[in-house]
Amino acid sequence: MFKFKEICGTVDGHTNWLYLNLRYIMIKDVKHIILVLSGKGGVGKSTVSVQLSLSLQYKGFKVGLLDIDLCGPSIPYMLGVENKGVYQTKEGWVPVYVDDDETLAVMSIGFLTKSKNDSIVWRGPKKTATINQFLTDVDWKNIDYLIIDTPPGTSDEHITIIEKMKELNCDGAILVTTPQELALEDVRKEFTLCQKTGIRVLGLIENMSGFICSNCEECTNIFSSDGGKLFAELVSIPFFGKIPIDLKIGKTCNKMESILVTYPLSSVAAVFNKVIEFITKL
Ligand SMILES: Nc1ncnc2c1ncn2[C@@H]1O[C@H](COP(=O)(O)OP(=O)(O)OP(=O)(O)O)[C@@H](O)[C@H]1O
Ligand code: SF4
Repeated sequence: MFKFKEICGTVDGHTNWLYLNLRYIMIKDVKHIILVLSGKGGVGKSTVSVQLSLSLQYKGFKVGLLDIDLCGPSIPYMLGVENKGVYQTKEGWVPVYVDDDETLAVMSIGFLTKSKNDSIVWRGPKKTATINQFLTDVDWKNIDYLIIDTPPGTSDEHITIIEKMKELNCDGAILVTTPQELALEDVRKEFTLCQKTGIRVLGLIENMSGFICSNCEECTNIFSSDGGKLFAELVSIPFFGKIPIDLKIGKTCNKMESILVTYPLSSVAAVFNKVIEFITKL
C-alpha cells in the first residue's frame, strides 16, 4: 500500500534493541525534545505544535517537527506540504524541509502513505515499532528543538512514546486543553500519566477559549472559560495563556508563518512568546 515496508525491513514488531540503541545516538544529538500532549482529540495539539515550531524557527532556532499521530496525521496538510515525500540515505530518513534554508524539518506518516485518504489500521505493536523508527531513523541533523505532536489519549503507543522520552531526556510536555470540563477531565489523565512516568509538565495552554469575531475582534466566550487556567493553578504548573478560536490561526499555519510575524501584538502571539521564553531557559 505504501513505502513503509522499506523502513520496516530492519526493525519490525520484534524490536532489534541493539540496532535501536545505536540509532538513538542520532536523536540524542537533538538538543531539546518537547512533547505536545492533550487528553482529548481536536483540541488544537497540532495547531500548537505547528505554531510553536514556526515561532521557534522565526526566533532563529533549527527545528524538527515530528508528527506521531499515525491514524490522523494532520501536520503535512496544516503546513501545506502534504504532496512532498521523504527519502532515505545511508544517514537515515531525510525529513521534509518547509523552507530553502532547511531550518524547519517535518516528519509524519502522512509523507509515507500514497494518498491522504489512505487509512492506517494497525494493532498496537506495529504502531509502537513505527514510532520507535521515527525516533531512531530520521536524520534531523543538528536541530535545536524537536517538537513532537502526539495522538490524543493514553493508549498503548502513547505510553510507549512517553517512556521513550524518558530515556531520551526529553525536556518535558506542554499540555493543550479546551476550557470545557470534558476536555479537562482528559488532560487531568494526561497530567497523571506524565507524573507516573516522570515526564516534566512544562505548562498548559488553554485553546479555543472564546471566539474572536473576524469583523470586530470582539472575543465571545461561547463555552466556559478559564478551565485550563484553574487546572494549571490547582496542580501548580505554569499557565502559558488562552488562545481564542480565531480564523487567522489556521491561515497563518497554512502560509507557514509564525503568529509572531503575522500578528505580533495579538493575545495568541503573547502565548507563544511566553512558551518560548520558558523553554529557552531550560
Ligand atoms: N485557536 C484556534 N482557532 C481556530 N481554529 C483552530 C484553533 N485551534 C485549532 N483550530 C482548528 O481546529 C481543528 C483541530 O485542531 P488540531 O488539528 O490542531 O487539533 P488536534 O488536537 O491536533 O486534533 P487531533 O486530535 O485530531 O490530532 C483544525 O482544523 C485547526 O485548524
Ligand atoms: S460586533 Fe458582534 S455581530 Fe458584529 S461582527 Fe462583531 S461579533 Fe459579529
